[in-house]
Amino acid sequence: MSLLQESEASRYKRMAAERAVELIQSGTVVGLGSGSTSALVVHRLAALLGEGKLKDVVGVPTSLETESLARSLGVPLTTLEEHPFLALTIDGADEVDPALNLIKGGGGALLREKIVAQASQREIIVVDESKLSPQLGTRWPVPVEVLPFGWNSQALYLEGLGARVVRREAHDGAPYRTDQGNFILDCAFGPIARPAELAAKLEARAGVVEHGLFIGITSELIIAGPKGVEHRRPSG
Ligand SMILES: O=C(CO)[C@H](O)[C@H](O)COP(=O)(O)O
Repeated sequence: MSLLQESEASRYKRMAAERAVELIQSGTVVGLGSGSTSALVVHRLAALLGEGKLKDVVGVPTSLETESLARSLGVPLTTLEEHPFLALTIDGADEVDPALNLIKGGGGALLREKIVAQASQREIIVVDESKLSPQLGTRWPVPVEVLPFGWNSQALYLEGLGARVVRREAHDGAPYRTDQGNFILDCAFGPIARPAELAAKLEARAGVVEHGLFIGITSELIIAGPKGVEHRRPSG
């Protein structure tokens, strides 16, 4: 990807993020996603709170990184324990299929992201158009969060399901650890014909804590690209 393309992708992410923040109302508790697009959401929310255009908005962060960003920008935070039901969450995604099913977890925050999404009445996903895909798994592996205990048994199980499995590494070459202290196994299945069936197989395995297939969770998708911003809902 050239520098020019990179800056275009960032611009589209910003456009999608800004449109999504328009859906936030004063006096609400909002789930704050993780990743670079969600960071733009947090920046925009902080700006609107600072300008007094939004008031009394409190966020539930989906990762320690988002928590730290929100704190640094002065966005008030709460917890899911205190607010177990959220009207709205805004989050990014790595891959989006035509039914608005997702692969998430590129940033490793899939477990908290899914917990917060399932506690939200509306899960708004914000992406640049490069995330659209004809079939999940075409462009991105499925991140699977596993307990470190016996992790290699889970890797073999996942290979048995047809995946090429890579344990994610941190910058220093040590195993990457999630906010819960678990490992991530990035599982390249190739195009996934029946993602719900695969999700069920992943959920059936002890030691698998969570996976990055978000099936039937998206309420609304906001996509930005060269033609502008589009707002989609799942059909049917
Ligand atoms: O699922 C995620 C983190 O776990 C992110 O939402 C996903 O990786 C998209 O990230 P970005 O907005 O940086 O492209």
